[in-house]
Amino acid sequence: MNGGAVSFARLKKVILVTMQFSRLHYTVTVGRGKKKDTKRILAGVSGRCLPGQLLAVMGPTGSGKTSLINALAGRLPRGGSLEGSVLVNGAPRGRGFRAITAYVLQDDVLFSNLTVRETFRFAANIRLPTSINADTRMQLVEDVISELALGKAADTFIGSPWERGVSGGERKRVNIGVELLSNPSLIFLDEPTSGLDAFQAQNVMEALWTLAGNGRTVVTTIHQPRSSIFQMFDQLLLLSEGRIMYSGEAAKAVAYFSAAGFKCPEQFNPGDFFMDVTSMDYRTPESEAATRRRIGLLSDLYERSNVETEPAAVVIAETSRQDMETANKDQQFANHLAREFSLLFGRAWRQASRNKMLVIVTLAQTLLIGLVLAWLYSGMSKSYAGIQDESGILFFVAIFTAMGSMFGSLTTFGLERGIVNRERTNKAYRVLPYFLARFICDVPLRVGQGLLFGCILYWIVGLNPSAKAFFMFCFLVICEGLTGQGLGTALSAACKDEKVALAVAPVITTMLMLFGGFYANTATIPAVLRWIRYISHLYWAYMGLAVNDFRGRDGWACPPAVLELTPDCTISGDDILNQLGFGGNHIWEAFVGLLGLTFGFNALGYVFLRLSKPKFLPLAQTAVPSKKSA
Ligand SMILES: Nc1ncnc2c1ncn2[C@@H]1O[C@H](COP(=O)(O)OP(=O)(O)OP(=O)(O)O)[C@@H](O)[C@H]1O
Repeated sequence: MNGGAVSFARLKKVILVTMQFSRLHYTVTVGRGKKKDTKRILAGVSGRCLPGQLLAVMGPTGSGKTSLINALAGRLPRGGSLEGSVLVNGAPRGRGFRAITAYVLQDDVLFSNLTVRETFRFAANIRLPTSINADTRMQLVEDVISELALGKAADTFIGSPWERGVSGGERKRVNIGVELLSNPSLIFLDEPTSGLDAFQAQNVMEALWTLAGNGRTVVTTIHQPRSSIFQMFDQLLLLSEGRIMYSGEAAKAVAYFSAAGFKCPEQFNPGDFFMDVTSMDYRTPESEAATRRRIGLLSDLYERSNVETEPAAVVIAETSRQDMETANKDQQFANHLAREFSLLFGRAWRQASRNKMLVIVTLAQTLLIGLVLAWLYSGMSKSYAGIQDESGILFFVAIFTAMGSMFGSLTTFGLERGIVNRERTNKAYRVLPYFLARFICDVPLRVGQGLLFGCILYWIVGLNPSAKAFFMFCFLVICEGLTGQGLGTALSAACKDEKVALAVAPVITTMLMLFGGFYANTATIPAVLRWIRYISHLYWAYMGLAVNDFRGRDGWACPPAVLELTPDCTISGDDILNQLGFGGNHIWEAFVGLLGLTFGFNALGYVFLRLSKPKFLPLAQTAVPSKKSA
């Protein structure tokens, strides 16, 4: 790895960030009813991270590392209480904090159908301001690829649990690279080396160390670093049971423990030693009590010895304060709306058009259902029973289209939600361009589905034999597909859990089906409930399909009993429409209804998505203790 090769120097200089945190207390409520209890996760944690330095947060599993890094990044989930003080360049975190921060989770989600290079290019384009020219951005992408040793995988798809893509380690490095491409001043990483082999772990940490060397502030949790990695740490914060065991210069940690009576053997990895000393041993009641005493002792010792991390002890350059104030006032998004749309559309199109499985499944099910219907109804006659068959098939077409499009949208949107929420939290783009891009990308699939369905079914079954009626049929199916897609998106955006959305969807469709005009004639529905049909796309689609099919046609046989008396008796298409309750309707009404609902459902989805922006636990900022009081 060629340390320092990333051409960030070409970009705007980073802000020198000093982060001081003091007496952070984080508690959550656990259990229910009488078993409800308060769990303390962070117990008065203090420390600091300085520009150009790498702070490692270490500790045994469950010691509170992730909670601490989330608290510092302002990303603790709601439902708990966080108190203490967090200062960035001497002031509480402001509006610009997220824009200058990168936050890399252990398992971030990525778009599966994009290659590594495409993923990086999107990140560079959406996060960097337009003042940085395209060549510089692309050079930056190539630098990040080489710096994170991703050259071999650069053109490999990210992949998903169903489609093999990059390896777990490569994926982790892609996550880091995506965040680096925003040219952050402050970087938080949660276990960036977990799941990597020793060589790759070393590479990743070297890259972070280099970034810190370039003036950035890097905070990372790490489980058990090897010696060569431990030596890269400037600052070390050692946690156990949410309490500080040590906080200060990493190079002084061994001497500190030694003075406390815990001597690290020669040639022993300090990282391993600290884990041994600070881990709880739950194997027997005796070992648990002994380790608890030791942790209590180390915690008390730290409390008594520490004054260094109190905020008053850190001097912050005036320029850094001003830079942060400017960042807090800066505009929040790197690109204007039109460019956001174009970038998001490019990504959505790649993701959708390469999702062969979705395209194949959608078209295959359309083909299958179309063929089965064509086979079943190919002998449809103009007998009295044929009226039932013909209106039945039209309603079935409406149901199938509504269901297929809604469930398709539910699943794809559910998968993207995590990525979109993360990107929105990072202030990468606004919701509207994302929403529009996604909607437009779905249109070709709906058009393809509508045309395929029409071509297979229409002529074999023998619906209204005019070319105009055929195209109207396809167009109605396409419009209904778009409405169903909108409903699926709205449901998915409204329900945080995909499983809840999948459970609610059939109930809503069944309700809308009941008011679709086939099972219950519009005229027989109680007046107070009749309005519901107007929000049923099945109603509009069925009405449109029926008017398109029956209007102006003639020659259906009357009921057998009537035929016995008057053998020439026939029923006209308009009589059938009257019977169905659509006598006074026109096709244009169906189009207006469907397009209105498409807009309405999508507008609802947009609002739900905007409202579902992840909300984090606020910090109850306590007064910063002065040096005297410490
Ligand atoms: N919201 C929560 N509700 C209940 N318990 C929680 C919550 N968040 C964290 N905890 C608990 O707090 C403790 C610290 O969790 P945290 O994830 O911060 O530890 P960690 O040191 O990062 O662990 P690991 O190394 O295993 O990732 C754990 O026991 C965890 O189960």
